[in-house]
Amino acid sequence: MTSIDLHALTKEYGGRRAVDDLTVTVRPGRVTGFLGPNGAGKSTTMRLVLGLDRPTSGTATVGGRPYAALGAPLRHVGALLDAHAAHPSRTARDHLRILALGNRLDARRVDEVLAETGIAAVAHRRVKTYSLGMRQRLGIAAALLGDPEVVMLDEPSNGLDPEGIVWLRGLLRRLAAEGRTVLVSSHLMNETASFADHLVVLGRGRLLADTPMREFIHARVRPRVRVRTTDAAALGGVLARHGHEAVRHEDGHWSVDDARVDDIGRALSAAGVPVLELAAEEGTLEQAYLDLTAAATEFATRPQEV
Ligand SMILES: Nc1ncnc2c1ncn2[C@@H]1O[C@H](COP(=O)(O)OP(=O)(O)OP(=O)(O)O)[C@@H](O)[C@H]1O
Repeated sequence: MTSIDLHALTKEYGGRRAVDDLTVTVRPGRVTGFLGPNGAGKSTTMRLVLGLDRPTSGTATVGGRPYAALGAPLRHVGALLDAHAAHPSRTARDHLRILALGNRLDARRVDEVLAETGIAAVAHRRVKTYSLGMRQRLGIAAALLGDPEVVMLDEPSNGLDPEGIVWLRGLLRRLAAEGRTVLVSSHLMNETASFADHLVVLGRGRLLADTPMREFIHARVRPRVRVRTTDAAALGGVLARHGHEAVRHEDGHWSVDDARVDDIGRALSAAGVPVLELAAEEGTLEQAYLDLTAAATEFATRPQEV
């Protein structure tokens, strides 16, 4: 099993640190979501893993070896960094054939990955006629060509339609279930929450979090109960008597912070308050993420000082 290991990884561009002393292990068998505000250093980190850039200091290795030292690297690491990497006047099939030939990969893989990424029917078309979503699928096909143990995708859902996003989610889950190491950067929180088991979050090149996704959310978002009733006065009274601070919303539902459905349900039932709806509101990844990265956002809009 192959991990990606970053150790004290640092990259400076003109004295500015794009990646700053990053130590992380990305493990096999799960999908790791790679998050961070614009300019946080996600793409640079991926480029360093692929040996496309040299670290200023520290190391990035795959299965204990630097990318450059891997024999037949596409068999070990498949990556999508840029959906526009394929030559525009080549057909998708030719693009993959040339990659397979140049990397001594089995030519049969070309048709397999075309089928797997849903572009077999358009594989004879030149890449310049492709939509962004089709280019993303082709980039993913190229990443999978060598049947690699490690898959790194930079913003793969860019340009995918809803059906494509569902397909991508299934693909990522399957790759992880097969025991591969899957690292996926994204700006879309709902998306990331739907496929990632684990999160690595960067802010200004530094590691802000390296935790299972559930823990990431639970540690940052307070539990909240949502409730609706036909008797607002009775509900407000019961909640107040039990020491809960409740907020009534315009559409008539109430939310109770720091509460559990079991407690609220029992209290309302004991008092005979009619309940139309009672639910635990799950904290979202977006809430937790914004809370964590607020201080580390490079391009945040700040209120103007007056
Ligand atoms: N080749 C380069 N030369 C100079 N600066 C660079 C270079 N590549 C990246 N940077 C800088 O390094 C920082 C990190 O950029 P990077 O693209 O890795 O961030 P990112 O997290 O991938 O951002 P985004 O979410 O916007 O894609 C940015 O400040 C960027 O301007």
